Amino acid sequence: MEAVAVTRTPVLELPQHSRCVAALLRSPVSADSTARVSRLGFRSAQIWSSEFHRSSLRNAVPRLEQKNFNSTVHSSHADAGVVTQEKPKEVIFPQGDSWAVHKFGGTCVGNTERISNVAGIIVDDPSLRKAVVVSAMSKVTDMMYDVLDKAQSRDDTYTTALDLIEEKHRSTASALLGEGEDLKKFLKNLEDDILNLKAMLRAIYIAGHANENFSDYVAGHGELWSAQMLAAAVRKKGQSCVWMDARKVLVVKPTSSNQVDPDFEASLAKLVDWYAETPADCIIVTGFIASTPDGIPTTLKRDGSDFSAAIMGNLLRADQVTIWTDVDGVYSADPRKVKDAVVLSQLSYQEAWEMSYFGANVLHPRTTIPVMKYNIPITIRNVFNVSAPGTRIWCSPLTSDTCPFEDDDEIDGADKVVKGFATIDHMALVNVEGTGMAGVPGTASAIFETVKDVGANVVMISQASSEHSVCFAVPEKEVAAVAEALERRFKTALKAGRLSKVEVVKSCAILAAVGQRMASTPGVSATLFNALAKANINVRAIAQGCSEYNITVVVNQEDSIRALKAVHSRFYLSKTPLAVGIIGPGLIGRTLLNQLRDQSATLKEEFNIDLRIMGILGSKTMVLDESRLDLQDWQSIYDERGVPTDLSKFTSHLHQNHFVPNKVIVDCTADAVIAEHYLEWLKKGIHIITPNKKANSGPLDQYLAVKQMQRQSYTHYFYEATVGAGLPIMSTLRGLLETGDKIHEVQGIFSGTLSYIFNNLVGDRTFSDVVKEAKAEGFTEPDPRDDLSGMDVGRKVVILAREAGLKLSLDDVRITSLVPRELQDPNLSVDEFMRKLPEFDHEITAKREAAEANGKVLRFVGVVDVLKNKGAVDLIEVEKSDAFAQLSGSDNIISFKTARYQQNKLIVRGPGAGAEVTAGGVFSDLLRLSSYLGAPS
Ligand SMILES: NC(=O)C1=CN([C@@H]2O[C@H](COP(=O)(O)OP(=O)(O)OC[C@H]3O[C@@H](n4cnc5c(N)ncnc54)[C@H](OP(=O)(O)O)[C@@H]3O)[C@@H](O)[C@H]2O)C=CC1
Ligand SMILES: N[C@@H](CC=O)C(=O)O
Ligand code: NA
Repeated sequence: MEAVAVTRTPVLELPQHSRCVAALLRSPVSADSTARVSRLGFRSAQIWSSEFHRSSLRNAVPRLEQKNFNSTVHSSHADAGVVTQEKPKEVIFPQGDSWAVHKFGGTCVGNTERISNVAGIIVDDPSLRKAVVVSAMSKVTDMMYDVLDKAQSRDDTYTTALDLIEEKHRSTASALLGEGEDLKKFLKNLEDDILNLKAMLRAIYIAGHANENFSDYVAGHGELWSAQMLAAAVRKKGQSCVWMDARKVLVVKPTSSNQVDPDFEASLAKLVDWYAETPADCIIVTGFIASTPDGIPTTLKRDGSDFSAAIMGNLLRADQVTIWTDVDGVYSADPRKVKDAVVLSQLSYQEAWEMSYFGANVLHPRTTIPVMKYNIPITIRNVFNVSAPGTRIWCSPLTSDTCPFEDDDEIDGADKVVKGFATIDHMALVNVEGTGMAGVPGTASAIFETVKDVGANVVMISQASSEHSVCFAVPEKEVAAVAEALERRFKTALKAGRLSKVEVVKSCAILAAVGQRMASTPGVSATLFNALAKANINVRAIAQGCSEYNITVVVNQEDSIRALKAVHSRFYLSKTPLAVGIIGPGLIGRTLLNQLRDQSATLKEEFNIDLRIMGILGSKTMVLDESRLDLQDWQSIYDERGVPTDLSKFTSHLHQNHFVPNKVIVDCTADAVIAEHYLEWLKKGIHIITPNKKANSGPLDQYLAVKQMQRQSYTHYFYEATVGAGLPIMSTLRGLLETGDKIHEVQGIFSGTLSYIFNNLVGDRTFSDVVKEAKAEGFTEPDPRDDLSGMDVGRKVVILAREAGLKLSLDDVRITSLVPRELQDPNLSVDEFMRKLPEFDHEITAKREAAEANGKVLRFVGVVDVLKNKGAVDLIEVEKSDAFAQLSGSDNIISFKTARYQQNKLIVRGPGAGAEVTAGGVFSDLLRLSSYLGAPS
């Protein structure tokens, strides 16, 4: 504790109202209006009784009591009921001795109940000493400015507007304080203030003008009243407490940039004097207001009350400063944009600056300066949720030699490499380019001088070391003026070709990642850009300062929120969220939904994957949800909440969702029309997963366009289940190709249905019976004729052939059909087909018997002959000893003959149809996508 002994001095004397009006209109007021102030350095002094002080005050300013003096003479120590003492006693100003500074903003004291709540928080704080900075009740400062505007513009309603303000405080105080001395005193002060204000506003009305001093003086009354009410409310809760008119203590000097610099020395001297008069342990201090060195009332401008609190923290050498607001602390990203944003437990002062610069709801950087000097922590807390610990903003050993910590690790929450993310919307990029810039000193200076001259604010600058271009971001509303000024300034250079262009890119947004550990951690920017790339977001410009507290990128405005979410989830969340839209809740779709339901908790907890089903669309009905459908109940939600299907609505719901950057459509239909949308979805950055074979076996140009778009757009398109259902066929083929093997031939039984049929067509079983069973088992296509016609196998042959690099289409594949000619009419319904099929059983029976006569069995086989660029689908007879004859159930068997696997082929075998295995294949594609998008492996 630094002890400063003080002497009693007369209080600050401010002019009486008539003088005040004249002085303020004239301003500045003479420095004589301040009374004598004792300076630091008194080692010993005396304080006299308050009784004595009051009489001394009367003597010092005799005229004040005769006339109606303004509010500034309300005696705060009188409010506190300081005990009268006969003998002078020495007062030690307890600087640095367990002071806790609090600041409550306008919303915290917005009504009676809230003021009482704040009083409770103050009383509950066990700190030895408390200085509590308070703003005006919410909206009151604006109301004061409104009154002022009305008076200036000679609008007679200014008096009624002032009456409203008076009534607001009168009723609040009455409800808060009940009957008693404190209420009487407050109402008397309020009445005096209003009288003074009316006189002043009348003068303004007549003059039709008020200067800044006058505005500041009028506007600051809200704080005078809230401080008095809060002090009385604390006293009502049983703790002695006084209020302080900060204009008597805080001295600030105006600067050219509409800001003020605190004069700490002068303020401390005044504080010491004030304390000598009012040695209280609980002081409610008016926020926002102060005085100039000449004693003119002024304000601390924007975020003034936070600044008042930080200055008080400095003057008192407080242990801590707590800024109470209506949020739980500083979030890792704007929670209105990123639902998963979390409250940060800790930020360094520098990180807080960066976050606040980029629009986060933190302190204004200037607020931290007074407390940084003494490494005083500032904590942001929620007045409506006192159990939340808030965010502590403090020094860091990485940036301060005087920080009491040796290592960042000692500070809880300091170990995050990237603390938070923020965006600034509606920016524009300006790119000044030309060969004449390289190596010419002064170009950058000329550019930015020009920008300064039009008063535009440069938010980010980037220049490549080739010096051929300088790129910078300005608010979009300022860019036209900037571009015009640059074109004027560089007219000659542009004409001569030394500069090639002044280019403007509108509709941009800035995204910043903040964290001081980024400086010492390799790979942070790689991760950031990777997250952006995976979310299919184009980066237009990049800047990273040498301090590396932040990395800034410019993206298209339309991508702003998605970009924020993408990087936030990549760095901040342990889980990788993926927005999923499912089309086709038929057999495979609903089995997938059930598998997702059963596995989602495990995925989240053990694999950090968060799959959110945002919509389900069937041929007639769809259901959408803003954040996720409850999988436990998806079927009844779909049945009960379903609305008519609208594919484009479904797609934009998924695409434009504001919570999850990565989206995937899972197409579980067999519809070629749905497949036609893949290109458009990939273009939008939506990933696609499907067991639907139509896209990859449909028109060749459509397939090639989809594949090309997928690569170009950095989106993913997975279709493992199109061949062999859940069996790893596509991935095996890709693995062979990617590692440089050469595929010679792929041959196999690719149809689960036809495998099942021929595995079970034994004894006296009929073809139609076994088809019926295969259908019931869920092996067949929605229309079993697609299987029996060989079309399904033909499609698989085409899919494999194309994957192997052939440009094959269905028409190029020779396909044997098992559908009796008479039943090939496309108008025949599935039911009718199934009903009539038994009539033709004899056809297959004949073929089977012929094979048996040869000691063989029938198998439906597909072949991709890569070397001959051919594909075929045939019903063939195979030896009973052949591997193809050894299958059971819906088994598929696929053999790859390659450069590496010549003698012994690579064989994959297992069930190749059925709801569970197919949905499982689709599910594993989803997980593959999650891991591509950054889920930990
Ligand atoms: N069964 C299997 O073993 C395997 C199947 N597959 C493939 O899985 C896919 C699904 O098969 P399966 O579940 O058996 O088929 P189903 O007939 O049971 O389900 C198809 C679903 O798609 C929906 N649908 C159809 N057209 C549209 C459209 N235009 N818009 C929206 N929804 C539509 C249907 O809607 P609604 O509900 O309104 O009728 C139905 O929900 C097929 O492509 C199939 O080839 C792949 C490998 C194995
Ligand atoms: N109907 C198909 C299902 C898988 O693609 C089959 O029987 O194999
Ligand atoms: Na497969």
